[in-house]
Amino acid sequence: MDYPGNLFVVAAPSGAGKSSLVKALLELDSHLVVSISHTTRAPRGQEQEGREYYFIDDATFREKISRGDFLEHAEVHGNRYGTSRAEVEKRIAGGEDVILEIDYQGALQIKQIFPNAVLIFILPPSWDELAQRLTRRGEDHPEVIAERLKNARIEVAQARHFDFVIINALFETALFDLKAIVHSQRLKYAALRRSKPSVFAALNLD
Ligand SMILES: Nc1nc2c(ncn2[C@@H]2O[C@H](COP(=O)(O)OP(=O)(O)O)[C@@H](O)[C@H]2O)c(=O)[nH]1
Ligand SMILES: Nc1ncnc2c1ncn2[C@@H]1O[C@H](COP(=O)(O)OP(=O)(O)O)[C@@H](O)[C@H]1O
Repeated sequence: MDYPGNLFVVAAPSGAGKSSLVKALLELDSHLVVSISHTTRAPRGQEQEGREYYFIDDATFREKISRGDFLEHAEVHGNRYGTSRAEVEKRIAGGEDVILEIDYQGALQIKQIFPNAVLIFILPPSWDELAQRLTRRGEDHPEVIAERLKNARIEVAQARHFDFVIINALFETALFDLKAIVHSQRLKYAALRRSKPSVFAALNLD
């Protein structure tokens, strides 16, 4: 009997360390795949088409919305981002665990569609450290950084709607916490799947 995979959603203010944590988690966990989003943002220096994002223009993005290609989409820091419906649905149906690295607006849309999705919010240890990380990353112009820091206040206020909050002070500790959340979700469903079929059906999980 095949069971659908788990869905994990990781959101954070820009610079909190979300991409670094997800990348490290993926290297340790061969059962997890990340969904590559589409965006209208311009690629950064090291970014590659189809690796970090699919980079598309605004007209293509609008076309994809009208075709229903996105599971969710949102405008973030003045650019548009969307999650591919086909990719996520196919992988989950195939039993793979999928991780989405998206903003809080997208995360809340996903929770409506997949109530069992696990929503994880990553917080920086302080505002000062967040600003330093964005500057040290050295990828964005100062005005882009300023906008991201301004938006961070709004984003952080949404953390209470998430299932888990991780403070990314020490990287290895935050990674450990992330792994523990993924592991516990797997244990939860593994236990249910081993239980009697009637129990499983009553829980509406099949
Ligand atoms: N709603 C939504 N947000 C996304 C998606 N892909 C990326 N984002 C979010 O858009 C925001 C900006 O991402 P990005 O431009 O890569 O900047 P970064 O967060 O500073 O690395 C982040 O909060 C991402 O999580 C998506 O498919 N949907
Ligand atoms: N725990 C940490 N301590 C110090 N620097 C970190 C930590 N986590 C991430 N960083 C650094 O902070 C910067 C922003 O991280 P990144 O993963 O790009 O953030 P996000 O994807 O949330 O925008 C990167 O230069 C990264 O190497």
